[in-house]
Amino acid sequence: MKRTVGESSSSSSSSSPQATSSSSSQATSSSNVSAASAAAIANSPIGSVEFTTDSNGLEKVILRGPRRSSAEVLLYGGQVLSWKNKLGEELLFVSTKAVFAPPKPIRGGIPICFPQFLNNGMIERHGFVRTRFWRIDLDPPPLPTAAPCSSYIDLILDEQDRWTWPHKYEFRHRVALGYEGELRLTSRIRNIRPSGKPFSFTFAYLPYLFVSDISEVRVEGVETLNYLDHLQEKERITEQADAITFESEVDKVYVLTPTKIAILDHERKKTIELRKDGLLDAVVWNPWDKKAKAIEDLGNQDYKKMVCVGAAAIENYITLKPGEEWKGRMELNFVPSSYCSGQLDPQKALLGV
Ligand SMILES: O=P(O)(O)OC[C@H]1O[C@H](O)[C@H](O)[C@@H](O)[C@@H]1O
Repeated sequence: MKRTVGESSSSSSSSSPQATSSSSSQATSSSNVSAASAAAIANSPIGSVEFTTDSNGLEKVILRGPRRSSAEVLLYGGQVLSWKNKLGEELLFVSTKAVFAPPKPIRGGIPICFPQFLNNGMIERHGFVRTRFWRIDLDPPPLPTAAPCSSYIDLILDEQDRWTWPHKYEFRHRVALGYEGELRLTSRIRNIRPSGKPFSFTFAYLPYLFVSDISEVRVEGVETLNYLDHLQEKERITEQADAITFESEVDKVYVLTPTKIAILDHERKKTIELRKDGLLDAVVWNPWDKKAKAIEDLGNQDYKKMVCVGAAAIENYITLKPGEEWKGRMELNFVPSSYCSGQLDPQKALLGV
């Protein structure tokens, strides 16, 4: 079975009318988007959404920013795989040995871990969402708090398979590109069994951020916090470093983190600012050289060019009673290199000052 974001998918490379009519404020007026009109949409002052199908029959969606901006987000089968800023620079990493053969998870972009993180549960590692087939959400309930954006797409996952996970859920996911090129992910999960038991889950966005040289990278905003060290059987440890740097394998889940975290890439003179809501924890991972060699779909040297820092809810399970909905949000923003440390004092960030 192929991975698709459309309810039906063609093997041609034309745009998907169905997807077009459902997914974007900019493209809704057209019932069928030819290559020419897709190009016209891409040039409009507001953003656009384009749909193509690759030679493997996997559907690609490209969210574009406003005219003259090169900001864009590429989704492959529903997973964000590429995010470019307004200068057209790539901010996400994809492994040089990534395998694009569903249901194998793609090593790169932004996989979603749900309803479990790693092997902390009864089902497959990191849960089933990263290997599933999203559909375009034709009728998403409004997202009243959503910030204005230049383009977006709504996806839904609601397959019930009692052997995999015996719960009735709806997972709605919006991917949006802001006017400044920021990438916003909003996930809404609902327990849709009218009378039944609550269910519990953990959740993580796992962005593979592209960096120029991992030894020149610093993560700010989690210093002095507690973390669960996955290299030491999840032992709870208090961070002593002023900022997180990388000199060996790191695999940590920081708990009760502030709403802002910064990833500074000195060599590339770039900072990614991560903002989050509804997700108290943060994953920080780099496999370093030995682990990288052991990971089949990761190139031996790839660890130098990536770091995973993502918003998560791992330490405490989220529980939904029938009818209840949970919402989590992560925004990634590219900020100028003048971004200076000290802005992310955890206390200030927690208090929102
Ligand atoms: O290899 P994967 O299943 O994709 O997991 C990749 C990584 O995900 C998270 O960052 C975990 O904390 C790591 O322990 C894990 O190695």
